[in-house]
Amino acid sequence: MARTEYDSEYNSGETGPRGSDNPSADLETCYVGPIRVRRDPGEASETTDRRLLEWVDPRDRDLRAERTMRDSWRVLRIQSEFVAGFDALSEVAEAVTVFGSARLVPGSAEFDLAIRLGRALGEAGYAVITGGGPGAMEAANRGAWDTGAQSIGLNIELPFEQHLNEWVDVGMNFRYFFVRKTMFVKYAQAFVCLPGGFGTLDEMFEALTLVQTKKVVRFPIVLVGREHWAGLLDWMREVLLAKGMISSDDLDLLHLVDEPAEAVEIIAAAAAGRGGR
Ligand SMILES: C/C(=C\CNc1ncnc2c1ncn2[C@@H]1O[C@H](COP(=O)(O)O)[C@@H](O)[C@H]1O)CO
Repeated sequence: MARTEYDSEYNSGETGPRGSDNPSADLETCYVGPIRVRRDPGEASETTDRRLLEWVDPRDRDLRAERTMRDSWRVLRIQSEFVAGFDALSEVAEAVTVFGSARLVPGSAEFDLAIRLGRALGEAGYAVITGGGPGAMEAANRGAWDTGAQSIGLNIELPFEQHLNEWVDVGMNFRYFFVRKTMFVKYAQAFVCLPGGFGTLDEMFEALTLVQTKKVVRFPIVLVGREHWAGLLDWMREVLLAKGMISSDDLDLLHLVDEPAEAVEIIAAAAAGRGGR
């Protein structure tokens, strides 16, 4: 049975669930939205997003009735997550959202690149927003933290152990993917993508389509790490552009650089072009 922080308030002073002196001994920590949960490793891998998106057979009248009731309540929970996010971030001034692999290892060249990016953005006066997790997120938050810039982590409930990295000074744990994604966009003036996998690609393409469809003002999307990204851009040119599925203007929405300083230069120039800083 998972134990939440609320449980431990009631159980204070007792030994751990399995009689251990250290109640956390064999438990892992994760977040269910804002609630910290300690549970047995491998237990309960169902997230709020998964429950929301679960298919229910509408021919089963009982299940359908239950889903309708649950979904109605869910709307209030989603609403409250938007409210909490807007409240937490309402004082963020100029900020850049950084995406990148959760799996970068401290000490690797790409982890160092992410630290340098966080520093360069912080030194230029930008708050840095990340997914608040490990790897590139931790590194970029750490770089920003080093400079005294605001270091923001927007974490997400996942089916395994999950916590905000220690370099975040404003942090939030979201239940809903799409609410968190709104925050990544709403509070940033630019996106920077470090090398990454599916999660990073998803975030990069979402940013790209929002700019392409003019859902957000044309702000720069900078891909850092030519070696990582060049193949994807070649494919876009050789396949998507050649087939007429994108236009050459669309390709101009992406900037490819190697150095954090180049990313900052592009972001600052775009802001100057919009009449801001
Ligand atoms: C897989 C691992 C940790 C997962 N923890 C994450 N915490 C917060 N945000 C995450 C996490 N994993 C992915 N993201 C988001 O996607 C992007 C990275 O995805 P990728 O597939 O690793 O490229 C990142 O920008 C986050 O917003 C390690 O144990």
